[in-house]
Amino acid sequence: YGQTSSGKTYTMLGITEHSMAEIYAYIDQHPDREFILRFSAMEIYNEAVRDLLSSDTTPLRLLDDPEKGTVVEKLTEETLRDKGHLLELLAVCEAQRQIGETALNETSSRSHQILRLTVESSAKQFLGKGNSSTLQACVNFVDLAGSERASQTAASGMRLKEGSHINKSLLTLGKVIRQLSGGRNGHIPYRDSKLTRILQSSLGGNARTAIICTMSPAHCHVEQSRNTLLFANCAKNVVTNAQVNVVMSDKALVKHLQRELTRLENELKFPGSASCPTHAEVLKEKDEQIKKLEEQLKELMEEKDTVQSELENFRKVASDDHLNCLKARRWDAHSRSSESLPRNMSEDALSCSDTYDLVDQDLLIDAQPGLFPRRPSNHVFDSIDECQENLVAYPDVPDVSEEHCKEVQCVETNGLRERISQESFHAQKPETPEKERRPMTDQAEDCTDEEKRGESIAKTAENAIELYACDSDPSFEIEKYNIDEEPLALKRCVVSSRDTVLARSSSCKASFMVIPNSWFDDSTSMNMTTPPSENFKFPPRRPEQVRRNLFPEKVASDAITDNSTGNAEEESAANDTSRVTEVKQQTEQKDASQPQENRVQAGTDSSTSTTFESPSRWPFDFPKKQKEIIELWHECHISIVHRTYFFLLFNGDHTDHIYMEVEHRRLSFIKHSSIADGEPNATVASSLKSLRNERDMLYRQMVRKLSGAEKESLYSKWGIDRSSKQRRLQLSRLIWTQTDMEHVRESAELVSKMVQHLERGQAIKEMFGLSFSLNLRSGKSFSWGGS
Ligand SMILES: Nc1ncnc2c1ncn2[C@@H]1O[C@H](COP(=O)(O)OP(=O)(O)OP(=O)(O)O)[C@@H](O)[C@H]1O
Repeated sequence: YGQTSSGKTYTMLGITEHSMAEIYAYIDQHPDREFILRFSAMEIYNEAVRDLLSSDTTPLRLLDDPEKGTVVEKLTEETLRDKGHLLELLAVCEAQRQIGETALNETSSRSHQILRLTVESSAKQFLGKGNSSTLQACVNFVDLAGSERASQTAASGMRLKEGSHINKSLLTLGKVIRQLSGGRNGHIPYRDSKLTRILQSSLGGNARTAIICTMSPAHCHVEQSRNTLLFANCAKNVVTNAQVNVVMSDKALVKHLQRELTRLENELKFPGSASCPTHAEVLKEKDEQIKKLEEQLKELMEEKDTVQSELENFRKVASDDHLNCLKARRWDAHSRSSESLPRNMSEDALSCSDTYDLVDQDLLIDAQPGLFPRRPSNHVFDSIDECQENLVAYPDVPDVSEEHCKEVQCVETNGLRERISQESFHAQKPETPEKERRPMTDQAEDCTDEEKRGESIAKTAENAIELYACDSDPSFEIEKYNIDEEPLALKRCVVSSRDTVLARSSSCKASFMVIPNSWFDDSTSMNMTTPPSENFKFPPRRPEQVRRNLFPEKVASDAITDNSTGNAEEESAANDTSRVTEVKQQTEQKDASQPQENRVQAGTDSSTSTTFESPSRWPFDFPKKQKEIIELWHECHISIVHRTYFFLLFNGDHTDHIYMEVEHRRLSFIKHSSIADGEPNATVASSLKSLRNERDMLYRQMVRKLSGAEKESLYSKWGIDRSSKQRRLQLSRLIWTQTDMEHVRESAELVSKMVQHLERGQAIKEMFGLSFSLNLRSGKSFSWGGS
């Protein structure tokens, strides 16, 4: 390898001749072996392979032989007779080779020349006996064309084309050598040139390879010399794997194959024979392991069955125990309440375990539909009869809207509590006068009938009112049996209401449960949402004034009954509950006599109009009702945060009617309860204290929530002298102290700035314990008693 005119041809001629001489010298030294020498010669000129021993210049094809590698098709191979024969052939090759004159070399080789000498040797003693083996090798003497620069060789035309091919093939050779020197990783581009393809086995296969690099000492060729040295440096790193090639004779090969066949047949015939003892041992060991594993598996399966059966027994026992426990609790609660209701009923009703029982009972009903036919969740359970009704199979009730289900679902817990208490009353008092029980049974029947008629907005509203009445009614229930226990009874009532709120919060996932009243002393507050039970003095029964407000017609009727029986209180208490039933009955009669579309307008003409305002009148009634509520807030010292909530949320929509009716009733109830004895009781004091705390909270909030300018503006608006001391405190003491609408509006606005959570929306309305999604169609009115 080297640049043009650096002496490659001159060198290779000498190498070839000397090698041949050495080979022949070796042959002469080994008379015991028979040598056969075959000679072939080719050149690669312009990427075409030519046979140098043939006058035919037709390019030869390269074939891929699986055993021999790349083979030049139809290449003449001469068997050398002697050394002189070789010299003749070398002369022929030299004459055939493409030589051209360039500026650098008069006899420049324009092709790559490969002289191949194949040597086969066999031991003479085995020749002709059929079992001889032959050693075979070949040696390639390669004289490369020299790399050249056109500028230096002044090549043009044919010479330039030759030089281009020469450089291209040398470049590929350089790539192959570089790749091989890198450890044979990746693709080696042997096939990119004829030269590398023919010399593939010599460069990276079963061969020993020597490369002679030639360089010109001329200073002008320093760059070429440098490239030659780089090539040589790479070539030094190429590692080949030379092996002795033994060629067996056919007879020797057959004999060898017969021996191998006999051995394999023996192995097949005697697999357990001594020829492969290790296999037998391994198989035996594996069999033992399989046997052990099968035994272990069997044991494990037995254990699993045992544990499973135990688990099932345990579950069964636990399930039975759970049922028994629930039943026991339920009946225990009944008996306890029945036995001790006059003294301790409310304590039990208030206990956490009671709630737990109820929850469990709900679960039990869910799990045992056959035992406790569950009523659809779209109804409010709030009376004794509904509990009884629940114990018989329900008829199919058409589903009421899902919204209603959500609304009422939470209230059911409260209803269940009521039912249990009521059941115990009946169990304890079988002699309860028929006139006290009868209306409630009627009510249950009415409810069932109404359910059968399906969804009804007015029904929902009515239930809401009933619910409220239920929350208020325990006083009357208690006084029928033990008038001395009213405080506890009210506690029960109050907690029922609170539970309702909690349950709703849980189901509706509302975030407003940090209601303002709980910010202060919850345990001493008498405020509407969570009034304390312990400090709440409660009158023996619902005040007559409240009843009059709620049911004026009935009160008038009761007055007549009072004169006749002399037992006005008991009668009116029973009639309080039956009043709703009467309204229903009246409504049903009206409903039956009117077409459906007329029913929608029935509220104006019904007796219910005395209790429930028609939505059509609501815009006119709202201000009056609002005013009354504001005055009641003031009189009852209701939480100013609650007032703010309520005032801002309920602003006259027809759906607000229910809330305002409930609020009005509650306030009336609280007002008359607190002064029932003719003078304010301790609860009033606690409410006032709670209000003071609330004002202190607002006083503190003003620092955080109001800027200096806002405060100054407020001082002037509220008539507080800017130079006076404790202006903030003065302002907090003025809020919600008047009942005129302007004052109320400004108070609500100011408090809403101080207090978070004042977001308008349906969810916040639920904090009042009732939320009815009246899915009214636009343009249609409805009647409270219409359904
Ligand atoms: N060692 C040497 N002693 C004397 N003369 C030499 C020697 N090497 C080369 N020459 C002469 O140099 C000239 C070029 O040599 P040669 O043709 O071998 O170069 P080359 O590398 O084969 O060139 P090209 O690549 O162009 O074929 C020839 O005339 C040759 O006789």
